[in-house]
Amino acid sequence: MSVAVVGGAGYIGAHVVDVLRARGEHVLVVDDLSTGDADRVPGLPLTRIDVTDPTQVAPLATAFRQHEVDAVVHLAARKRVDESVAHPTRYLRDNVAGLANVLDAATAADARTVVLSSTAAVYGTPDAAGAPVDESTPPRPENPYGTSKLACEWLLEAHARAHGVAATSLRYFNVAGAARPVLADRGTSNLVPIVLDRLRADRAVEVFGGGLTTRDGTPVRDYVHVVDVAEAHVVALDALRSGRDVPAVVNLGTGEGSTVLEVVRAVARVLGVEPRVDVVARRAGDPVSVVADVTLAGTALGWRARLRLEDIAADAVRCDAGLTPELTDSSR
Ligand SMILES: NC(=O)c1ccc[n+]([C@@H]2O[C@H](COP(=O)([O-])OP(=O)(O)OC[C@H]3O[C@@H](n4cnc5c(N)ncnc54)[C@H](O)[C@@H]3O)[C@@H](O)[C@H]2O)c1
Ligand SMILES: O=c1ccn([C@@H]2O[C@H](COP(=O)(O)OP(=O)(O)O[C@H]3O[C@H](CO)[C@@H](O)[C@H](O)[C@H]3O)[C@@H](O)[C@H]2O)c(=O)[nH]1
Repeated sequence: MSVAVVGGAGYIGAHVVDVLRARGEHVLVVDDLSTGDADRVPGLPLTRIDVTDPTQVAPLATAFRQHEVDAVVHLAARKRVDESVAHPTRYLRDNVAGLANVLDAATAADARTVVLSSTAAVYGTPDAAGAPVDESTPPRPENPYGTSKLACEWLLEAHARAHGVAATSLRYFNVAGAARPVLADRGTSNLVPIVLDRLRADRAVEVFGGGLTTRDGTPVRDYVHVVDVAEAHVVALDALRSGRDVPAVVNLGTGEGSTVLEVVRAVARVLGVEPRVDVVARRAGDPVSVVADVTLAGTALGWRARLRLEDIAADAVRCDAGLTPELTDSSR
């Protein structure tokens, strides 16, 4: 048996691969390396396929069969909120088609367990300002990225019912931090790497939106450590493979919200520099505040995040400096 990690050369996927490998699982990485990096998964079988291409379903099914894949973790997707606002068709088409093709290949290869990367972006801004959202909150995405992931969740639920597949969608909140330098988020879009980049270069961080109805006027998110998120996948796979009932959607967050200014200050503290910010216009498609209610992850999976914003900031800074964090290692 082995696990196919689709998008496994990406930031979160490579952390999932890392945790799976650490406990002796066989892993097949599937990735087109569009935003991923093969250096994150050295020595592992890597099938380089664009999963949005329907002609690649048969080769993907062949790879699944060759590696005796019984479970698939699907992370490959476009994930930029601002880009999705500018290019909605690209997001809806690619994110949904990518999942559909992977599910067809999994069916052809008789892989009957699926875990999907979903997102807090399916919620939009909840009505009760600042209150944590649980999975019963009606989804109301504010951008096409969130809409595409909601469509993916619904596709997976329908597929699971139709084919008797064990499946769940994990709604990650804002994932940050790293376990090792090579695995770090090198993207240019997410807040924590941007803050690191700006403060190290002695430049101000642009804060998208001031004067909002939050405690310091800047947007609130639930920042969750990537190592905690990766471990949740293993817990979910175990539960699904052993036939336990797993909810169709589960939030992965810490239950605590942080403003953009608090993130900037946390990173500045670790770097030992003064936080510098420029408050600019709100970004299109950005919810004001989203924080996870994490009760279900605890009751259904026995999972909870152990690390907090301070750990995320410390680990991001250490990995950026080429050092392996001790905190995440010792907390395992
Ligand atoms: N980073 C976050 O805070 C966050 C939060 C919620 C959900 N997510 C979701 O988690 C998943 C992983 O995000 P990430 O931050 O690791 O991003 P990432 O860009 O680092 O990883 C995505 C990986 O998928 C690969 N990929 C993309 N399109 C592909 C395609 N068509 N065919 C094959 N491979 C393809 C990329 O090369 C990359 O390796 C995404 O689905 C994203 O929507 C991320
Ligand atoms: O230079 C920057 C970058 C971001 N932000 C703000 O920081 C917060 C976090 O932004 P970002 O890191 O881009 O994350 P989100 O837009 O919240 O989206 C992320 O988090 C979602 C889950 O909540 C994932 O699904 C997405 O893939 C991922 O990009 C938001 O309020 C942004 O407005 C700034 O103020 N300045």
